[in-house]
Amino acid sequence: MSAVLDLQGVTVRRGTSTIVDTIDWTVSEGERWIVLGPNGAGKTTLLQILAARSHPTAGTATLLGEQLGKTDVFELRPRIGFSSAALADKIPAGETVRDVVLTAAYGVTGRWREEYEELDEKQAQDLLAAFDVGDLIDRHYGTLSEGERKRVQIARALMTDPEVLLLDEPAAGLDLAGREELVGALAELAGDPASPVLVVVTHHVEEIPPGFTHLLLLGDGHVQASGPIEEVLTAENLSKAFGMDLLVAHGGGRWLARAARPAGR
Ligand SMILES: Nc1ncnc2c1ncn2[C@@H]1O[C@H](COP(=O)(O)OP(=O)(O)OP(=O)(O)O)[C@@H](O)[C@H]1O
Repeated sequence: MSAVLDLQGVTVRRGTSTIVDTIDWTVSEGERWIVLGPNGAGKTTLLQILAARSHPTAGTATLLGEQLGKTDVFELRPRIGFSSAALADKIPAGETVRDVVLTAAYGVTGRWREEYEELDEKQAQDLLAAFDVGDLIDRHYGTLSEGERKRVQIARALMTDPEVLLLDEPAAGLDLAGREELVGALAELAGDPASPVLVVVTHHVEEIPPGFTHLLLLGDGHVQASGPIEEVLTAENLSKAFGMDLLVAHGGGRWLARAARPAGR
């Protein structure tokens, strides 16, 4: 299988701190990856590189066959769907849901004077319907619930028909039902062979959708373990990454984790 994303010795330094340290990681066609790790592990920093939004301080990042630093990132970015809290914050509250999705075709947030094709309009409608928010198309983005916003953000990230879809903590801030609905939507996406390569960042094993195939466990800027989920997601690996004795359970395609010794016992 050919490499879609390939990092070799990728290191990111900010000031005197090394945030991401000599990461080697290859993502191949058809794979669905979870990046899991505690707060401050370097997950968002790593995703910024995969999204061609930031360059490594050292090492090489080759995205869709193009090496960062030797390619025009403005041509590369539309091939990579990306959704993160920082990007979502830039969406104007008064924008209609239709325009939130449509403007992705131009890589902008906030509609100005662009003319959109009928085909774009149809694509936006279909994507919103696929994420069960089709009936919200005329609403202002600012009036949506957090769960609805997350699904609109994913529809937006898919608008350019990307070859890779990167989602940074898509379930953050959702209630239990919202999380479960999102996990279901991502499971459907993962199960569709026509979907792009998927990379989803999370803190919680409960948010891993069925159908995801691989896991990169990040701790303190380092890869703690990486490979097929069933091999990597062990109590030993998770305990090491989170610095706490943890138990892991698996059933029905889902994962659970909890402290081996609850506090106070
Ligand atoms: N521009 C910067 N300058 C200095 N330190 C930074 C910078 N950006 C990130 N960091 C630090 O790098 C570390 C990793 O940050 P990052 O946001 O990548 O982690 P994360 O795993 O996504 O964390 P979280 O789960 O809390 O979102 C953190 O300690 C953060 O404070």
